[in-house]
Formats: sequence, C-alpha cells, structure tokens
Amino acid sequence: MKFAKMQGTGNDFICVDCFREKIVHPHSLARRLCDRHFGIGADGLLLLLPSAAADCRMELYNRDGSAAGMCGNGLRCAGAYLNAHLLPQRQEMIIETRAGLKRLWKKEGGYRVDMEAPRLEAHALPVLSERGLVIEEAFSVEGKTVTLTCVSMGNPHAVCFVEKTEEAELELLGRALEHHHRFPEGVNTEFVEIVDEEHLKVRVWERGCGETMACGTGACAAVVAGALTGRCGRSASVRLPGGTLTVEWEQGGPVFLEGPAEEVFSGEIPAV
Ligand SMILES: N[C@@H](CCC[C@H](N)C(=O)O)C(=O)O
Repeated sequence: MKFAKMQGTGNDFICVDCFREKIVHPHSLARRLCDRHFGIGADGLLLLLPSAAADCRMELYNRDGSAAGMCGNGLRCAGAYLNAHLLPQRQEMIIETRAGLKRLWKKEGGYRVDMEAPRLEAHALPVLSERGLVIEEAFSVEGKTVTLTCVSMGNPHAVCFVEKTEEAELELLGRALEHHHRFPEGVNTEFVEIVDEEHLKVRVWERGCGETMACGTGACAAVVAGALTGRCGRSASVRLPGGTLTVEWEQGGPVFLEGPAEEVFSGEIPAV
C-alpha cells in the first residue's frame, strides 16, 4: 500500500489515495500505522476517496482509531495531496466530509478553507458577565470548576481561556474532559491565551490523540469562542506549538481557516 506523509502546522497524517488503494479496516489500520514506535507515526489516518458530489471524499481516523467528523489541517493536507498528485492545475477544490462539502483555495504558502458556520450547543445560553452577555458555562472536572465555551466546527470543541498556555493543566483537564459525562461523544479541548484582540496562543488536547502540535478546527473554535465572549475580534492569528494559522469569522456566516500544508515523504508498506 502506497502512502504519503502530510503535515499542516505539525499536525501530521498518513494519507492514502483510495482512488488507487483499497482499505477494508480503517479503524484498526489507523491504530497500527499511527503508532510512533511500531508504525509510521502520525496524529491520524487521512483517506481520500472518490466522491459523486466533490473532487474527493475525505475520511479522518484519529490515532486511537476513532472516526472524526471534521479536520481543518486534514482538509489543507488533502488539498496539497490533490494538487500534487491528482488535480495539478486546480486553484479551487471541493472536498466531501462527514460534516458536508467544504471548499478550499490554493494560496501563497498554503490553503484557505471555508469551514462553514460554527454551531453552538443547544444548551449554550448567554450569561451575564463582566464582559457583557457571553456564551460560556461552568463544568466540574478533576475537583475544579472550569469555564468553557462549547463550539462545534463539524466536530466538538470546548474552549478554556487561560492566563498562560504553558501553565495550563492540559493533560489532566484535556483527558478528563474528553471522557466527561457531559460530552458523550468526547471533545477536543483548546487552552487559549489572549495575547491581544488579533493574536491568540493555543494548545490543544485532541479527542482520540492527546496533545497535538496544532488543530485547525480547534483554532477556529478558539477564535469563535474568543469573539463570543468579548475577548478578541472575529479575525485573529492563532499561534500553536507547530505554527500559525489565520482564522476569520464572517458576521453571521462562515469561518475561514488559512495555513500551510505539505507532503513530507512518501512510502510503501506491505498490503494491509
Ligand atoms: N486536528 C484536526 C482535528 C482532528 C479530529 C479531532 N481529533 C476529533 O476527533 O474531532 C484539525 O486540524 O481540525
């Protein structure tokens, strides 16, 4: 089986071109290949398949084998793979995902993706705070009360604002929230430091992975939550351990995510 190793801001994927390859057991394959000691090593397995409605269909399986509904860095990596191997001249592409059709554009140094409008959880009612009416709620976790803004970008995110990302109890709280009874499908947690209105620093504990170098949907959720709680503007650059992503949230409309994506190497393993 041929594969390409892709990365977007350090969030890395084993990409398999399913126009040519056939995968029968993606969940167990993801667990095996993503292992950094006994496999190829990656945060996820990214499958690109034929689609009747788009240029391709993208499926993402996390390192633990669970399927994810959406992946911002994965979409940019899919765009880079399509441009390099299947659609060399295309500046604009449509990719089918479990969360609908996503449009992306090739840009200088990367890709811009229309991530569509965020969705707030049905129970997310505005509360009055010193910043005005904001959308946030208190959760009990590991004997602490943490305030979270829950946003879906096609996959679930809980955003927690902190003074310093370096000091965030990322593993303790991220792991506990991933398995919290209020998130029956699990959750990705972003620990967000507001540098100023247009600059955020973020670390992410990803569902099915643990801490990653970056999360595209997480960067979008961080800006949406920052804007909803009056902490930042609707456009911001988001610095993650693996690099910087740009996020813009149109008034009442979609979120655009922009950043790099590249193929790092390719290889072949015995048939699976
Ligand atoms: N890193 C991704 C998100 C991957 C899926 C996530 N772990 C989930 O299970 O929802 C991104 O760049 O968005």
